Amino acid sequence: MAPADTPDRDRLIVALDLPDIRVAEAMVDRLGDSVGFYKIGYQLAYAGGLPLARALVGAGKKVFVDLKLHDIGNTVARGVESLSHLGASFLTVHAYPQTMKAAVEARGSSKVKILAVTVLTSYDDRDLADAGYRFGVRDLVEARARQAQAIGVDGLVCSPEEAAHLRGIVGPEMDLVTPGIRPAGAAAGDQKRIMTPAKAIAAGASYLVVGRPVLDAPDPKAAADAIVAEITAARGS
Ligand SMILES: O=C(O)c1cc(=O)[nH]c(=O)n1[C@@H]1O[C@H](COP(=O)(O)O)[C@@H](O)[C@H]1O
Repeated sequence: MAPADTPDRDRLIVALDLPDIRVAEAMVDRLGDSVGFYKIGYQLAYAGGLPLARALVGAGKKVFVDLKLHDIGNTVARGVESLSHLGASFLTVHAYPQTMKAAVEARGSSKVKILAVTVLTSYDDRDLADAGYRFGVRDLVEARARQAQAIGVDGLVCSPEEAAHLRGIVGPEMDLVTPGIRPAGAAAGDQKRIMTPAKAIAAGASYLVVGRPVLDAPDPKAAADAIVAEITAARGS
């Protein structure tokens, strides 16, 4: 679970899904003190974004490195070792038992928390059937959450739709990190399992991951402030 004294501002994680470091740095400048936690995922990491992770940490921001690792155990372990030097707070792997075990062992005593991605928020039951799974979203998320907890994973990435159910299963300790966040009226895009910031927090999410509703807003700083205000209202703080 996020420490109780986590500022509401740091419960919003803005996904820097942007094409290059220059554009990402401009967005970070624009968001200023409104955002304290950033996610670097495929788009920016593959465009040279990992040094930016280190720079953001140096500037006092928290960083989530979202590379959703999944490979043979040895390769995952070596990847986690390399990434653990960035100073990031979170690192994602897909929620497969071999992968999760390798990542948890390899993180050792570094401060990075391993998050297991349960079922992507762009998937529904039909997408899982198309991919060959016999479980629907709710059952697969639950099964993976139980495996992740047994393996010692620090937190779960899930949609806010599963947050309340998972809280009841994994208890208060694990971080529940929820993408699929859409303020009222925002376009869903490719997300299929979505909720508003306030509802996600009320459902038990520890952190909200938000990309396009902030990045594409006419005023990204105002959009981030509005989400943090919703978080504050929902937490009653
Ligand atoms: O691991 C993630 O962060 C993630 C998992 C998931 O199931 N769904 C999901 O959308 N994400 C990420 O969360 C962000 C959501 O972005 P927006 O849909 O633009 O708010 C993207 O960077 C996704 O890669």
